[in-house]
Amino acid sequence: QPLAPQGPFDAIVHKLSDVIVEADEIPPLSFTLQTYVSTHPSTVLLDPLPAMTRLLDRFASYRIMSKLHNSLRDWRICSPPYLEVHRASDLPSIQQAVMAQGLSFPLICKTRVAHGSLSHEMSLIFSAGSLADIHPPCVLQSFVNHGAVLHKVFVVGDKHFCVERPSLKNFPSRKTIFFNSHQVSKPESSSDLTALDEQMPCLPPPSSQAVDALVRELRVQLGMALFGVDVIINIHTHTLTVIDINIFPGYEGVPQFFSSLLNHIESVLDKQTSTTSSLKTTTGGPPAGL
Ligand SMILES: Nc1ncnc2c1ncn2[C@@H]1O[C@H](COP(=O)(O)OP(=O)(O)OP(=O)(O)O)[C@@H](O)[C@H]1O
Ligand SMILES: O=P(O)(O)O[C@H]1[C@H](O)[C@@H](O)[C@H](OP(=O)(O)O)[C@@H](OP(=O)(O)O)[C@H]1O
Ligand SMILES: [Mg+2]
Repeated sequence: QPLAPQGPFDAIVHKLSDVIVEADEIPPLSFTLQTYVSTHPSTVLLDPLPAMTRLLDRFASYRIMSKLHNSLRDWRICSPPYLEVHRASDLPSIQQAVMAQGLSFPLICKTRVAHGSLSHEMSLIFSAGSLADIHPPCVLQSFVNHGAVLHKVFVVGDKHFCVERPSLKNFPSRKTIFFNSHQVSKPESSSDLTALDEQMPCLPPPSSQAVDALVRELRVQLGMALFGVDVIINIHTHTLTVIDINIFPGYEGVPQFFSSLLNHIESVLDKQTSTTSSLKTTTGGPPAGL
């Protein structure tokens, strides 16, 4: 349905990531929405499409992650080293690129496309010979041993919430493991890939000040306020390690989600109203249309 007759809208909250990735309608829904917002500048789109679209590409989001250790130096926050593999090429060149980048095995291979049903198929690669198992375009990211605990940080406006989830355990070297990430890190996930068989030392959760700093930095870097960050703690160094960023995630396990979303929408609309009224005072009103 065309949007204009359904309006006017003060704000539109969307989860268009899957629709964009799997778009088959013409014109794409994202185009229809962007056109509506361009012709109705007082409507706020949460989150803005260009910022959100950037995160559909792991090449782009992992570049942002890799700069965090610089901007957040005081907090000892980092992300694992990784390699972008743009296209299929012969095994020796991929092996050489892995070595040149200083990556250590095991490596997690993730699709370049970060969202949508096909983006969660991953593999854990244990040796240079097994690099033949990858399907570019993809990223190869060093596996960090973290005691099989994932900390999902869910951001809603100026609030954020941390939820613990199961996560991949450490494996001795073996043949490539192919898995779907939703098998391992959903609240209900129960998998051999996450069940710890030896007694692991219990790691402290990430420091709340470090997580505050991380979220503050990412809000600015991403230009978004509805996103998730997946964090693990390196069992050897205790470094807070960012492994993934997600667009408008499920917020499962965050009971305050809807009230926080409402507060965020209200605060965005209040800002919008005060910007419009200060524009009217300084310019004597909006410019006349043709
Ligand atoms: N570098 C890493 N080191 C150790 N474990 C990792 C690493 N990267 C990913 N994992 C494990 O693999 C799982 C899936 O990774 P990732 O979050 O990138 O996938 P995803 O498909 O984007 O999942 P989601 O939709 O929940 O974000 C993580 O929850 C974690 O258990
Ligand atoms: O299916 P895609 O478009 O890739 O998006 C997923 C995100 O990547 C995940 O982060 C969400 O899971 P979490 O809410 O567990 O982070 C996941 O949440 P959901 O399973 O609750 O919908 C999705 O939002
Ligand atoms: Mg993700």
